Amino acid sequence: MIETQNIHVRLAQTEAVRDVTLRFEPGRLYGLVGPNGSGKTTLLRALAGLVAPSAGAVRIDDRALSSLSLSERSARIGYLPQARSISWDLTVHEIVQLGAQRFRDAEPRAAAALREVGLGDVAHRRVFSLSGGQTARVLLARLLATACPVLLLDEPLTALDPAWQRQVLGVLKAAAARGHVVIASLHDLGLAAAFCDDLCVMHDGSLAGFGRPETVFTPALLAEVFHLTGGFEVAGEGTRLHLGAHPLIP
Ligand SMILES: Nc1ncnc2c1ncn2[C@@H]1O[C@H](COP(=O)(O)OP(=O)(O)OP(=O)(O)O)[C@@H](O)[C@H]1O
Repeated sequence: MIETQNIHVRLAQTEAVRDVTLRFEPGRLYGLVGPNGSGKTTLLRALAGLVAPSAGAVRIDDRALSSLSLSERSARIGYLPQARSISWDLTVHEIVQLGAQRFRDAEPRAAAALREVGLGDVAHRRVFSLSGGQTARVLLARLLATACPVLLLDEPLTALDPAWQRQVLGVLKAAAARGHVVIASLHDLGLAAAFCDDLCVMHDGSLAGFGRPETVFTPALLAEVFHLTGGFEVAGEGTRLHLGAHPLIP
């Protein structure tokens, strides 16, 4: 379990996160959504301990994150940053193995993570020879290989084709089902609604909604936060989010 208690994060002149209190449980996939600049990355960085809150606290399993050593933190929290950069032209397998280096069986763990993202057959290629989407999946595999209880992902669907966007959300859902806390920032509200157990909506640094997609994505919230019309409609056995441009979009 990881939680924020009334956290504020100030970056230069901007209060990027304002008074956010949230609790994330194991076994659930959380979608972090909100317009550009609403504070998603900053909130993820605060949860990862990469930026210190100016007020409030982040706690993991009832311990203050700030009281943990770097190695204690890195064994508990895995973080996929928004920038998909790799500095060394190692093999794909070597890159993913870096995620599992705290384990004796790093090699099979890396191989399993690569299979999960469909890259088993390029394991011995140099990573600089891969496409943008394949590179994004290598970094996702490195994150999965950490086996950290808390997995934080900043826009994990960037650079992925539509089929792989769904595939990766399935992989994240499977990680949650294995008992991880999984929190991913997402821009595709339809996919977020379809795959996530709960959504956390950021708006101008504040929390605008938290809970199940059907409860959170009301027409009023979609209009106010995203400048979109829409809501849930019955589709087959379940429901589906439909969206349109708001007539009042600025
Ligand atoms: N290093 C920084 N210094 C000053 N302000 C910053 C810094 N990083 C981000 N901000 C500001 O903090 C606010 C929140 O930014 P953040 O990156 O958390 O938003 P986001 O929701 O992740 O956006 P996006 O969807 O565009 O990635 C924005 O107003 C941004 O301009």
